[in-house]
Amino acid sequence: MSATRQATTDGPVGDDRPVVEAVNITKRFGSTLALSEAGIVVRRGETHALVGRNGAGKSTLVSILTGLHAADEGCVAFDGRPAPPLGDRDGWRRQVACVYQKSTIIPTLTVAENLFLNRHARGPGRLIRWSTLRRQAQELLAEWSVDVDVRQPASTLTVEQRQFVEIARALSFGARFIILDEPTAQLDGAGIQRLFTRIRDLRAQGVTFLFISHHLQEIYEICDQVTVFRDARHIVTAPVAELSRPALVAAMTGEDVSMPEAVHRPLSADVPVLLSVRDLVTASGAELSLEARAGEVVGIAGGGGSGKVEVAEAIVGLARPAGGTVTLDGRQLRAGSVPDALAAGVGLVPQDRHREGLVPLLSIAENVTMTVPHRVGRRGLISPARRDALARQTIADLAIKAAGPEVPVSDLSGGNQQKVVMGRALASDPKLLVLITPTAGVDVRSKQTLLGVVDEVRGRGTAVLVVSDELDDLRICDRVLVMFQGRVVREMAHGWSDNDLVAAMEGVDLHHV
Ligand SMILES: Nc1ncnc2c1ncn2[C@@H]1O[C@H](COP(=O)(O)OP(=O)(O)OP(=O)(O)O)[C@@H](O)[C@H]1O
Repeated sequence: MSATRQATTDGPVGDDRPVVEAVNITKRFGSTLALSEAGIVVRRGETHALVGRNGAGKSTLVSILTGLHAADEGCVAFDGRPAPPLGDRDGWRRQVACVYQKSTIIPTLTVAENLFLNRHARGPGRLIRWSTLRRQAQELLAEWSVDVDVRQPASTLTVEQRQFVEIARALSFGARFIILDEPTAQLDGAGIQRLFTRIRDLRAQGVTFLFISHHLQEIYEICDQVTVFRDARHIVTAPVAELSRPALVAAMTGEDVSMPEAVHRPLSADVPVLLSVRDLVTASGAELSLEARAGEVVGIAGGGGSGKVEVAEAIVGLARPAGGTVTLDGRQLRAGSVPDALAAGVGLVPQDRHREGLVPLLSIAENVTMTVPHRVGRRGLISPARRDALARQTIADLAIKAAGPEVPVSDLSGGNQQKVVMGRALASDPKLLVLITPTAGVDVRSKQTLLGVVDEVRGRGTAVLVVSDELDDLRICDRVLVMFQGRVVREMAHGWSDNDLVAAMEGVDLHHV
C-alpha cells in the first residue's frame, strides 16, 4: 500500500471509501517496535486476509483497529471518518469487532444475557425484562440465521456456535466490519466449511471481513485480497489470485521456504519399547492401546470429536482415565497426575497454552525452567544465572523472538509463546515427548523449527507422540494411528497419501467404497 494518503474529516462519504484505512501506524511496546509505519486499506464487501509470521505485528494492528491500543503515530479512519476517541467504546463497537480465538463471552451467563449484556431492556423500577431480553436475542440470532437456543448457558456452546454468536453480537451493535483472528484454529474440516459458508453469506449482505490465519490454503479459498506484514512493516497488499503461494510465503519470510521433506529413518528391530499404553479408556469413552519405542514418533490423528486429545490428556495425567494403564520405561504412571508424569520423564506441549501451558506474567526464563528446579539450583534455591543461561539456550535453539530471558511471556506473540511451551517440555530432557496440536497458530518458519525439534530428540532416543489433525505435523511420524469416534480405525505407515489420511480422519475408508 502507498501509506501516504491521510484520512480526512471533510468531503462527502461515498460507498467507495474504504471500510477501514490505517495509515503510517507506528507502535512501540517498551523497546519493541511492534509496528513501523505500517498500514492497511480494507474495501467494502471484500474478505481481506492479514498474514505474517509470528510476531509480525498482526495482533498489534488488530488492537489498534479495534481501539484497544492507541497508535504512537499514524491514524485510523472508518468509512473516511477518523476513528472515535479511545474511550468511546460504543463508538468503536459500531464500527468494528474482533472475534478472537479466546472467547469474550461470559460462560456462566445465557446466550441472551451475553448478547444484550449492559443493554438490558428494563421495565418500571429498572427491573430487567427477561422475556423481552430473550425475544430480542431470538430475533437477533434469527436475523442472522444463527440456530442456537438463547436460554442455554454460553458455556455449553461449541466453538463454532460461540463464533457465530459473537459475530451476531457485533452486527447488532451496527458494525459491518468484522475481524476474525484465527477463526479456524479450533474447528474441524466440516466446521471450517460451515464457517466459510457463513462468511460468504454475510459478505453478500455487505459485511466486510479481515481474516487472520496461518493456514494459507484457507486464504486462497475464502479471501479476495491479502496483506502481508513482516517484522512490523507492511510488505504487500495484492489480490489473492495474483499472488502465488511461493510468492506469498516469500513475502512473509523474506526468503524462499519450503517444508522439508520428511526423512524417514526406520528403527532397527532391537530398539526397546519405552511407552506402553494398555486398554486406556477416557472419561468420555475413547479407547487406546499403543506401544512406542525409543526414538519412535507415533502420530495420533483424528478430527474434532475423535477422542485424540482426550486420550493424550489421559496419558499425560491432565485427565483421569476411566481405566487402563500407562507405563513409561518400566514405571507405571499414576492416573490423573501431571506431576507424576513429569517426574517419570514426560515432556508435554498441551493443547491450550493459555490454560495449561504458561504463566503469562512470569518471564520466559521462569516459564521454561518451571518444571526443572533441580537444573537451575540446589536445595530449593534457584540460581538466576543458571536459569537465564538455560532460557537463553532455549531462545537460541527455538529462534524465539524476544529481547531476552527476562521478558514476560504475555509480551510475546502467539507463535513465540508456543515455542516457550516447547522449550519447557524439552528442559527436562524427557523420555517421552507428547505434543498436542503443537503447531496451531504457528507460522511456516516456526512450524519448521518446532517440528525440527522432534527430529532432534528422536535421535537421542526420546519417544514422541504427535497428536494433531495437521498433515504437516503428522508427516514426520513413523506411523499414524487414526482415531474416529473414540476408536483407532486405521494405522498408517509412513508415506501415506494426504487423501487417504484425510478420508480416514473423516471416517471414510477409500479402500472399501
Ligand atoms: N503488550 C505487549 N508488550 C510488549 N511487547 C508486545 C506486546 N504485544 C506485542 N508485543 C510485541 O510486538 C511484536 C508484534 O507482536 P504481535 O502479537 O502483534 O504479532 P503477531 O503477528 O500477532 O504474531 P502471532 O502470529 O504469533 O500472534 C512482538 O515482538 C511482540 O513480542
